[in-house]
Amino acid sequence: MTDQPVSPATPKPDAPPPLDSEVAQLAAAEREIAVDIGDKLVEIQNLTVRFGGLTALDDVTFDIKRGEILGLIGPNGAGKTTCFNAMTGVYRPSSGGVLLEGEPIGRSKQHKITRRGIARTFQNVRLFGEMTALENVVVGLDARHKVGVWGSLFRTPRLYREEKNAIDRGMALLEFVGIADKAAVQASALPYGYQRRLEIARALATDPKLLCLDEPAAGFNPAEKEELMELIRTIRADGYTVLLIEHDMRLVMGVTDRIVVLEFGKKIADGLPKDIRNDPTVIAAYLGEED
Ligand SMILES: Nc1ncnc2c1ncn2[C@@H]1O[C@H](COP(=O)(O)OP(=O)(O)OP(=O)(O)O)[C@@H](O)[C@H]1O
Repeated sequence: MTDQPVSPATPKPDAPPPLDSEVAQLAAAEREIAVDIGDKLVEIQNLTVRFGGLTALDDVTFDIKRGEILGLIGPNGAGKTTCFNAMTGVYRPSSGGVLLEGEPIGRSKQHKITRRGIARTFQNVRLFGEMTALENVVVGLDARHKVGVWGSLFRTPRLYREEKNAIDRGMALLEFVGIADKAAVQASALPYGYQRRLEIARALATDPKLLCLDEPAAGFNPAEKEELMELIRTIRADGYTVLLIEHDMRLVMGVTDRIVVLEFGKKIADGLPKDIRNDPTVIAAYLGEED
Protein backbone atom coordinates (compact mmCIF):
# COMPACT_ATOMS: atom_id res chain seq x y z
CA MET A 1 0.00 0.00 0.00
CA THR A 2 1.21 3.53 -0.65
CA ASP A 3 0.65 6.95 0.78
CA GLN A 4 0.15 8.49 -2.64
CA PRO A 5 -3.36 9.76 -3.43
CA VAL A 6 -5.20 7.53 -5.86
CA SER A 7 -6.41 8.84 -9.16
CA PRO A 8 -9.71 7.20 -10.10
CA ALA A 9 -8.45 6.92 -13.68
CA THR A 10 -5.41 4.84 -12.68
CA PRO A 11 -6.34 1.45 -11.22
CA LYS A 12 -4.12 0.55 -8.25
CA PRO A 13 -2.29 -2.76 -8.47
CA ASP A 14 -4.05 -4.05 -5.37
CA ALA A 15 -7.47 -2.54 -6.13
CA PRO A 16 -10.21 -5.13 -6.70
CA PRO A 17 -9.98 -6.39 -10.28
CA PRO A 18 -13.09 -6.22 -12.46
CA LEU A 19 -15.17 -9.34 -11.92
CA ASP A 20 -15.73 -11.71 -14.79
CA SER A 21 -19.25 -13.09 -14.89
CA GLU A 22 -18.30 -16.51 -13.49
CA VAL A 23 -16.61 -14.96 -10.45
CA ALA A 24 -19.52 -12.58 -9.93
CA GLN A 25 -21.96 -15.50 -10.06
CA LEU A 26 -19.97 -17.54 -7.56
CA ALA A 27 -19.62 -14.60 -5.20
CA ALA A 28 -23.35 -13.97 -5.42
CA ALA A 29 -24.30 -17.59 -4.70
CA GLU A 30 -28.02 -17.90 -3.95
CA ARG A 31 -28.59 -14.28 -3.04
CA GLU A 32 -31.31 -12.34 -4.77
CA ILE A 33 -29.74 -9.40 -6.54
CA ALA A 34 -30.82 -6.18 -8.19
CA VAL A 35 -33.39 -4.67 -5.94
CA ASP A 36 -34.11 -0.98 -6.07
CA ILE A 37 -33.64 1.24 -3.07
CA GLY A 38 -37.11 1.48 -1.65
CA ASP A 39 -38.71 -1.02 0.67
CA LYS A 40 -37.57 -1.29 4.26
CA LEU A 41 -35.09 -4.07 4.88
CA VAL A 42 -34.51 -3.25 8.55
CA GLU A 43 -36.63 -1.22 10.97
CA ILE A 44 -35.05 -0.03 14.20
CA GLN A 45 -38.04 0.75 16.41
CA ASN A 46 -37.77 2.80 19.60
CA LEU A 47 -34.57 0.94 20.43
CA THR A 48 -33.33 1.55 23.97
CA VAL A 49 -30.26 -0.10 25.52
CA ARG A 50 -29.31 0.60 29.13
CA PHE A 51 -26.19 -0.45 30.99
CA GLY A 52 -27.10 0.00 34.65
CA GLY A 53 -27.74 3.71 35.03
CA LEU A 54 -26.32 4.60 31.60
CA THR A 55 -28.70 4.86 28.65
CA ALA A 56 -26.45 4.08 25.66
CA LEU A 57 -29.34 4.14 23.17
CA ASP A 58 -32.44 6.14 23.93
CA ASP A 59 -35.64 5.45 21.96
CA VAL A 60 -33.89 5.38 18.57
CA THR A 61 -35.99 4.79 15.45
CA PHE A 62 -34.79 4.59 11.84
CA ASP A 63 -35.08 2.37 8.77
CA ILE A 64 -32.52 0.84 6.47
CA LYS A 65 -33.81 0.57 2.93
CA ARG A 66 -32.92 -2.31 0.67
CA GLY A 67 -29.98 -1.51 -1.57
CA GLU A 68 -28.78 1.63 0.19
CA ILE A 69 -25.55 2.52 1.95
CA LEU A 70 -26.62 4.05 5.25
CA GLY A 71 -24.08 5.87 7.39
CA LEU A 72 -24.41 5.78 11.18
CA ILE A 73 -22.33 8.57 12.67
CA GLY A 74 -21.94 10.50 15.89
CA PRO A 75 -19.28 11.64 18.34
CA ASN A 76 -17.41 9.13 20.51
CA GLY A 77 -19.73 7.28 22.87
CA ALA A 78 -22.87 8.31 20.91
CA GLY A 79 -24.19 4.73 20.81
CA LYS A 80 -23.26 3.58 17.29
CA THR A 81 -21.59 0.30 18.22
CA THR A 82 -24.29 -0.36 20.82
CA CYS A 83 -26.82 -0.07 17.99
CA PHE A 84 -24.83 -2.64 15.92
CA ASN A 85 -24.59 -4.88 18.96
CA ALA A 86 -28.32 -4.72 19.60
CA MET A 87 -29.02 -5.47 15.92
CA THR A 88 -26.69 -8.49 15.87
CA GLY A 89 -27.74 -10.11 19.12
CA VAL A 90 -24.68 -9.14 21.21
CA TYR A 91 -26.83 -6.95 23.49
CA ARG A 92 -30.49 -7.38 24.28
CA PRO A 93 -32.57 -4.23 23.93
CA SER A 94 -33.96 -2.85 27.18
CA SER A 95 -37.01 -1.86 25.15
CA GLY A 96 -37.99 -1.44 21.51
CA GLY A 97 -36.64 -3.75 18.85
CA VAL A 98 -35.39 -4.52 15.38
CA LEU A 99 -37.37 -5.92 12.45
CA LEU A 100 -35.68 -7.66 9.53
CA GLU A 101 -37.98 -7.84 6.49
CA GLY A 102 -40.92 -7.12 8.78
CA GLU A 103 -40.12 -9.93 11.26
CA PRO A 104 -38.72 -9.15 14.72
CA ILE A 105 -35.25 -10.48 15.35
CA GLY A 106 -36.41 -10.62 18.94
CA ARG A 107 -33.98 -12.21 21.34
CA SER A 108 -32.38 -14.46 18.75
CA LYS A 109 -28.82 -15.65 19.33
CA GLN A 110 -26.02 -14.12 17.28
CA HIS A 111 -25.61 -17.09 14.90
CA LYS A 112 -29.36 -17.16 14.20
CA ILE A 113 -29.31 -13.46 13.34
CA THR A 114 -26.37 -14.11 11.01
CA ARG A 115 -28.36 -16.90 9.34
CA ARG A 116 -31.31 -14.57 8.97
CA GLY A 117 -29.11 -12.19 7.03
CA ILE A 118 -27.28 -9.64 9.18
CA ALA A 119 -23.48 -9.88 9.02
CA ARG A 120 -20.93 -7.55 10.54
CA THR A 121 -17.31 -6.66 10.89
CA PHE A 122 -15.78 -5.33 14.11
CA GLN A 123 -13.90 -2.18 15.09
CA ASN A 124 -10.90 -4.36 15.91
CA VAL A 125 -10.09 -7.00 13.33
CA ARG A 126 -11.24 -10.45 14.49
CA LEU A 127 -9.84 -13.20 12.29
CA PHE A 128 -8.60 -16.72 12.87
CA GLY A 129 -4.94 -15.70 12.77
CA GLU A 130 -3.56 -19.23 12.37
CA MET A 131 -5.78 -19.99 9.38
CA THR A 132 -5.13 -18.92 5.81
CA ALA A 133 -7.16 -16.16 4.22
CA LEU A 134 -9.15 -18.74 2.23
CA GLU A 135 -9.86 -20.84 5.32
CA ASN A 136 -11.17 -17.77 7.13
CA VAL A 137 -13.72 -17.24 4.37
CA VAL A 138 -14.65 -20.92 4.11
CA VAL A 139 -15.47 -20.86 7.84
CA GLY A 140 -18.04 -18.17 7.04
CA LEU A 141 -19.47 -20.35 4.29
CA ASP A 142 -19.81 -23.36 6.61
CA ALA A 143 -23.12 -22.15 8.01
CA ARG A 144 -24.61 -22.69 4.56
CA HIS A 145 -23.55 -26.34 4.21
CA LYS A 146 -26.34 -28.88 4.09
CA VAL A 147 -24.41 -32.13 4.68
CA GLY A 148 -25.51 -33.80 7.93
CA VAL A 149 -23.55 -35.80 10.50
CA TRP A 150 -23.61 -39.02 8.41
CA GLY A 151 -22.49 -37.18 5.33
CA SER A 152 -19.53 -35.76 7.24
CA LEU A 153 -18.61 -39.08 8.86
CA PHE A 154 -18.63 -41.07 5.63
CA ARG A 155 -17.43 -38.28 3.33
CA THR A 156 -20.29 -38.63 0.91
CA PRO A 157 -20.06 -37.29 -2.67
CA ARG A 158 -22.24 -34.39 -1.55
CA LEU A 159 -19.63 -33.41 1.08
CA TYR A 160 -16.86 -33.44 -1.55
CA ARG A 161 -19.06 -31.34 -3.83
CA GLU A 162 -19.80 -28.86 -1.05
CA GLU A 163 -16.14 -28.59 -0.12
CA LYS A 164 -15.27 -27.90 -3.74
CA ASN A 165 -18.08 -25.33 -3.94
CA ALA A 166 -16.95 -23.70 -0.70
CA ILE A 167 -13.38 -23.36 -1.97
CA ASP A 168 -14.52 -21.98 -5.33
CA ARG A 169 -16.86 -19.55 -3.68
CA GLY A 170 -14.30 -18.60 -1.04
CA MET A 171 -11.81 -17.80 -3.80
CA ALA A 172 -14.45 -15.77 -5.63
CA LEU A 173 -15.10 -13.74 -2.49
CA LEU A 174 -11.39 -13.11 -1.98
CA GLU A 175 -11.22 -11.95 -5.58
CA PHE A 176 -14.27 -9.78 -5.01
CA VAL A 177 -12.53 -7.90 -2.18
CA GLY A 178 -9.25 -7.78 -4.12
CA ILE A 179 -7.02 -10.18 -2.14
CA ALA A 180 -7.23 -13.48 -4.06
CA ASP A 181 -3.45 -13.45 -4.48
CA LYS A 182 -3.14 -13.84 -0.68
CA ALA A 183 -5.52 -16.84 -0.38
CA ALA A 184 -2.83 -19.17 0.99
CA VAL A 185 -1.27 -16.66 3.38
CA GLN A 186 -1.89 -17.04 7.12
CA ALA A 187 -4.31 -14.30 8.21
CA SER A 188 -2.02 -13.00 10.95
CA ALA A 189 0.76 -12.48 8.39
CA LEU A 190 -1.40 -10.32 6.10
CA PRO A 191 -0.89 -6.56 5.99
CA TYR A 192 -3.51 -4.72 8.04
CA GLY A 193 -5.46 -3.44 5.01
CA TYR A 194 -5.75 -6.98 3.66
CA GLN A 195 -6.97 -8.21 7.04
CA ARG A 196 -9.75 -5.63 6.93
CA ARG A 197 -10.73 -6.76 3.41
CA LEU A 198 -10.62 -10.38 4.55
CA GLU A 199 -13.05 -9.57 7.38
CA ILE A 200 -15.42 -8.13 4.80
CA ALA A 201 -15.07 -11.24 2.58
CA ARG A 202 -15.82 -13.45 5.56
CA ALA A 203 -18.92 -11.43 6.44
CA LEU A 204 -20.08 -11.62 2.80
CA ALA A 205 -19.61 -15.40 2.89
CA THR A 206 -22.70 -15.67 5.08
CA ASP A 207 -24.75 -14.24 2.19
CA PRO A 208 -26.05 -11.32 4.23
CA LYS A 209 -29.03 -9.17 3.37
CA LEU A 210 -27.40 -6.44 5.45
CA LEU A 211 -23.66 -5.95 5.86
CA CYS A 212 -22.71 -3.86 8.92
CA LEU A 213 -19.22 -2.35 8.80
CA ASP A 214 -17.91 -0.96 12.10
CA GLU A 215 -15.21 1.65 11.39
CA PRO A 216 -13.72 -0.27 8.46
CA ALA A 217 -11.28 2.57 7.66
CA ALA A 218 -9.78 2.78 11.17
CA GLY A 219 -6.00 2.93 10.82
CA PHE A 220 -6.09 3.43 7.03
CA ASN A 221 -4.03 5.99 5.13
CA PRO A 222 -5.78 8.23 2.56
CA ALA A 223 -5.02 5.91 -0.36
CA GLU A 224 -6.39 2.91 1.51
CA LYS A 225 -9.52 4.91 2.38
CA GLU A 226 -10.07 5.66 -1.32
CA GLU A 227 -9.76 1.95 -2.10
CA LEU A 228 -12.19 1.09 0.68
CA MET A 229 -14.74 3.55 -0.68
CA GLU A 230 -14.45 1.83 -4.06
CA LEU A 231 -14.93 -1.56 -2.43
CA ILE A 232 -18.03 -0.40 -0.52
CA ARG A 233 -19.49 0.98 -3.75
CA THR A 234 -18.75 -2.34 -5.49
CA ILE A 235 -20.44 -4.23 -2.66
CA ARG A 236 -23.56 -2.10 -3.01
CA ALA A 237 -23.48 -2.33 -6.80
CA ASP A 238 -23.53 -6.09 -6.34
CA GLY A 239 -26.88 -5.85 -4.57
CA TYR A 240 -25.95 -5.77 -0.89
CA THR A 241 -27.33 -3.29 1.63
CA VAL A 242 -24.67 -1.67 3.81
CA LEU A 243 -24.78 -0.02 7.24
CA LEU A 244 -21.57 1.87 7.86
CA ILE A 245 -20.20 3.27 11.12
CA GLU A 246 -17.29 5.53 10.30
CA HIS A 247 -15.59 8.54 11.86
CA ASP A 248 -13.91 9.73 8.67
CA MET A 249 -16.35 12.35 7.40
CA ARG A 250 -14.89 12.50 3.91
CA LEU A 251 -15.42 8.77 3.53
CA VAL A 252 -18.93 8.86 5.00
CA MET A 253 -20.01 11.82 2.90
CA GLY A 254 -18.45 10.30 -0.21
CA VAL A 255 -19.98 6.86 -0.08
CA THR A 256 -23.34 6.92 1.73
CA ASP A 257 -26.81 7.53 0.33
CA ARG A 258 -28.23 8.64 3.67
CA ILE A 259 -26.91 9.31 7.14
CA VAL A 260 -28.36 8.83 10.63
CA VAL A 261 -26.68 10.84 13.38
CA LEU A 262 -26.60 9.84 17.06
CA GLU A 263 -25.53 11.95 20.00
CA PHE A 264 -25.66 10.79 23.65
CA GLY A 265 -27.74 7.79 22.55
CA LYS A 266 -30.43 9.84 20.78
CA LYS A 267 -31.03 10.27 17.07
CA ILE A 268 -30.46 13.91 16.24
CA ALA A 269 -30.63 13.82 12.42
CA ASP A 270 -31.53 11.56 9.50
CA GLY A 271 -31.05 12.76 5.94
CA LEU A 272 -29.00 13.09 2.78
CA PRO A 273 -25.25 13.64 3.20
CA LYS A 274 -25.48 17.15 1.77
CA ASP A 275 -28.15 18.10 4.31
CA ILE A 276 -26.39 16.43 7.24
CA ARG A 277 -23.17 18.27 6.39
CA ASN A 278 -24.94 21.61 6.87
CA ASP A 279 -27.26 20.66 9.72
CA PRO A 280 -26.55 23.05 12.65
CA THR A 281 -27.50 20.39 15.25
CA VAL A 282 -24.98 17.96 13.74
CA ILE A 283 -22.28 20.61 13.48
CA ALA A 284 -22.85 21.52 17.14
CA ALA A 285 -22.61 17.84 18.15
CA TYR A 286 -19.26 17.56 16.44
CA LEU A 287 -17.75 20.78 17.80
CA GLY A 288 -14.59 19.85 19.62
CA GLU A 289 -14.36 16.48 17.84
CA GLU A 290 -11.20 15.75 15.85
CA ASP A 291 -12.99 14.69 12.65
N1 LIG B 1 -20.95 -3.26 27.61
C1 LIG B 1 -21.06 -2.02 28.08
N2 LIG B 1 -21.18 -1.78 29.41
C2 LIG B 1 -21.30 -0.54 29.89
N3 LIG B 1 -21.32 0.57 29.13
C3 LIG B 1 -21.20 0.39 27.80
C4 LIG B 1 -21.05 -0.89 27.20
N4 LIG B 1 -20.95 -0.74 25.85
C5 LIG B 1 -21.02 0.58 25.61
N5 LIG B 1 -21.17 1.26 26.77
C6 LIG B 1 -21.31 2.71 26.93
O1 LIG B 1 -22.37 3.11 26.08
C7 LIG B 1 -22.09 4.36 25.48
C8 LIG B 1 -22.15 4.21 23.97
O2 LIG B 1 -21.04 3.45 23.57
P1 LIG B 1 -20.81 2.99 22.06
O3 LIG B 1 -19.60 2.13 22.04
O4 LIG B 1 -22.07 2.42 21.51
O5 LIG B 1 -20.52 4.39 21.35
P2 LIG B 1 -19.96 4.67 19.89
O6 LIG B 1 -20.84 5.73 19.31
O7 LIG B 1 -19.83 3.40 19.14
O8 LIG B 1 -18.54 5.27 20.27
P3 LIG B 1 -17.13 5.22 19.48
O9 LIG B 1 -17.27 6.10 18.29
O10 LIG B 1 -16.19 5.79 20.48
O11 LIG B 1 -16.86 3.79 19.14
C9 LIG B 1 -20.72 4.79 25.99
O12 LIG B 1 -20.91 5.65 27.08
C10 LIG B 1 -20.10 3.49 26.42
O13 LIG B 1 -19.16 3.69 27.45
